[in-house]
Amino acid sequence: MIPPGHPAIPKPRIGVLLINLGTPDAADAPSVRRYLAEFLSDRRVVEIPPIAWQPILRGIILRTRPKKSAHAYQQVWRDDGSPLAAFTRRQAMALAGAFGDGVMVDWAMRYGRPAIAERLQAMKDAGCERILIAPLYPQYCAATTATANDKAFAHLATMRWQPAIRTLPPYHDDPAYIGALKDSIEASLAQLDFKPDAIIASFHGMPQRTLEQGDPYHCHCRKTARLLGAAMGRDLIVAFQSRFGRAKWLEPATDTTLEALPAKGVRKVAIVAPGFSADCLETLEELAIRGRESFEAAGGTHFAYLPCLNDEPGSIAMLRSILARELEGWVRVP
Ligand SMILES: C=CC1=C(C)c2cc3[nH]c(cc4nc(cc5[nH]c(cc1n2)c(C)c5CCC(=O)O)C(CCC(=O)O)=C4C)c(C)c3C=C
Ligand SMILES: [Fe+2]
Ligand SMILES: [Fe+2]
Repeated sequence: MIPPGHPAIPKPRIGVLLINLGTPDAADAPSVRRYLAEFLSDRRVVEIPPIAWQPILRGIILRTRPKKSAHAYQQVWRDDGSPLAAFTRRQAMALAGAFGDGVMVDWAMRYGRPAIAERLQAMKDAGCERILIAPLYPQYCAATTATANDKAFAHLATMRWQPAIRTLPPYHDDPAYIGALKDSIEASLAQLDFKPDAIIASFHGMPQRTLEQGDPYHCHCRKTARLLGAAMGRDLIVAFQSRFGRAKWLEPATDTTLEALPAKGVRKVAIVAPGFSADCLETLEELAIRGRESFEAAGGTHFAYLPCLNDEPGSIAMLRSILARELEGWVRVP
């Protein structure tokens, strides 16, 4: 009840929930173990029946990988925490107020914290009757987009009175996204003290089988690279990184591509990761640190990792435009 004489405080009626993958709470082995246990138990990510997979996960992977991964996280950890969480938080903060007073913007992670259920509930409790769930993956993938939406709907399933829901579609070919990438890459290239012989667009890999089963992820990645290359007026080399497990993954692999280029006369490269809306372990450690080491060990002379869109102004303007389109009819975005 608002006490008499006090002006009514307008409640936000619409929520926008930015979602990214998730990250450990700290760069130590126990935190990484907790995070990997949740992530790698998701059946959208590892599509092996639990009866066969859980013994491998608990008996081998969670005994060995956390220590190695924690060491990798330590190399990229920031004063404000994990890069992925820090940039996602900054994106949400930069978008607060972007859609008018009646729209609250928050962020959550599919694995770890802040949890999707907790932030969705906070929106509902704040009076949001309509919520846009926005997994920040430009390229649709069941292992990323779908599982984020699944998790949100699992929490909605516990509510008697649900808010109305929309979900952000993939934006891999959206002119605003391609334009933001082009501007960001060209600004980064202008800062370099060398001219790259080639630019590599490295996307997170997926098992090859998922392409054969109809996941559009591979096609979305190729289309992004084609449109980005056309916008920039030069061809990009497409590669897939972060291979996990024994199955065949999408090819070519980023690491083997980097190792093979110097022998083909390509000694100066720039590498960019257009599928990641924020820098994270996979870009800052796997590409910028280990990628550079393997390229230079193979005879490369010049290497530059170009940052993701993160919370730079062009990125926020792009996110604002794609999110505003999904809010159409709910709110008039100024
Ligand atoms: C951008 C899209 C992503 C897809 C597709 C994806 C699929 C996928 N990933 C793994 C295994 C791991 N990924 C890890 C980290 C990680 N993955 C993504 C994004 C995608 N993954 C991001 C943004 C991150 C970084 C998280 C961070 O904290 O910075 C890891 C953990 C790190 C490690 O131990 O190496 C694993 C494991 C699989 C199996 C998969 C699809 C089947
Ligand atoms: Fe991953
Ligand atoms: Fe990795």
